[in-house]
Amino acid sequence: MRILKLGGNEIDDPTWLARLVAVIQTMVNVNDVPILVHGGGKEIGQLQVALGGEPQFVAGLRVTDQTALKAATMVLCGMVSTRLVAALNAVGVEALGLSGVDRNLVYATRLEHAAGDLGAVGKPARIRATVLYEALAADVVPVLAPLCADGVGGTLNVNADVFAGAIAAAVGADEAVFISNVPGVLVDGVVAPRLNTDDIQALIANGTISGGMIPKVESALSGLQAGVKIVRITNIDQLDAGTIIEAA
Ligand SMILES: Nc1ncnc2c1ncn2[C@@H]1O[C@H](COP(=O)(O)OP(=O)(O)O)[C@@H](O)[C@H]1O
Ligand SMILES: CC(=O)N[C@@H](CCC(=O)OP(=O)(O)O)C(=O)O
Repeated sequence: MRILKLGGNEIDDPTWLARLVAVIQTMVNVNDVPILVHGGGKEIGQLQVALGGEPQFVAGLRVTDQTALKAATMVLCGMVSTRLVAALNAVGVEALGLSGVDRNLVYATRLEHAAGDLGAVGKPARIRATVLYEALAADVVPVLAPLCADGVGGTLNVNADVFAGAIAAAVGADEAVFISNVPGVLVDGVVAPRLNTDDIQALIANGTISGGMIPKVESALSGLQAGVKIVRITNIDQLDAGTIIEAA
């Protein structure tokens, strides 16, 4: 089983989307039905600004006030999910858009961050993998938005990398591929072919890995610790290359 995490920087680019759809179609044709998890950070930021808010991040996580939560919900569960599902269905790949809220797929708790209060930011606490197995058994591609239920009727904004790592762990995925707008983790301007836990800690500490790359490498490591066999960070053009993350 394979999880593909789709970053939000290029998800509004028709050329990128066409490439993605071709990749998914090829997989489905050989009965290798992936689970897709998408972000949407760029478009959330744009909507947040249009609604009068101001995007703010701590270690790659969006500080989520009520305006940010509204923007995240509209972009993730509405615009991006619908765009992906429509593009896949149009080529005969049956896709089903779900967020963590649907069927209680992912219940999250509020994230307590060392840097302080991030607002309505969640971390996945319980995942109903059976909801995903049912879709896969019917050859339906789950298209997952990382908005989650808080268990008491509200919602929490979960970073899409964190969500993808948790889903990969919960379904016992063989492989998780983080598809971003960079060809891998860059160190001195060059893609690092392999990075382990110690490398990653050092690269975060010296600022080489920053911003949105932080939750990506941290989620990659937690996925590996939970049993995911291969984790890769790459872009849509070099799906078999990029940076392989190793636990040890
Ligand atoms: N060492 C690094 N190598 C590559 N990208 C990095 C690195 N450190 C920070 N980044 C930034 O992380 C971004 C990817 O994270 P993010 O914008 O959250 O993407 P996504 O939407 O794919 O999750 C890159 O576009 C780049 O600006
Ligand atoms: C808490 C948090 O950071 N949530 C993210 C969810 C979307 C996301 O992660 O999108 P990308 O994959 O494009 O970065 C956000 O609001 O931007």
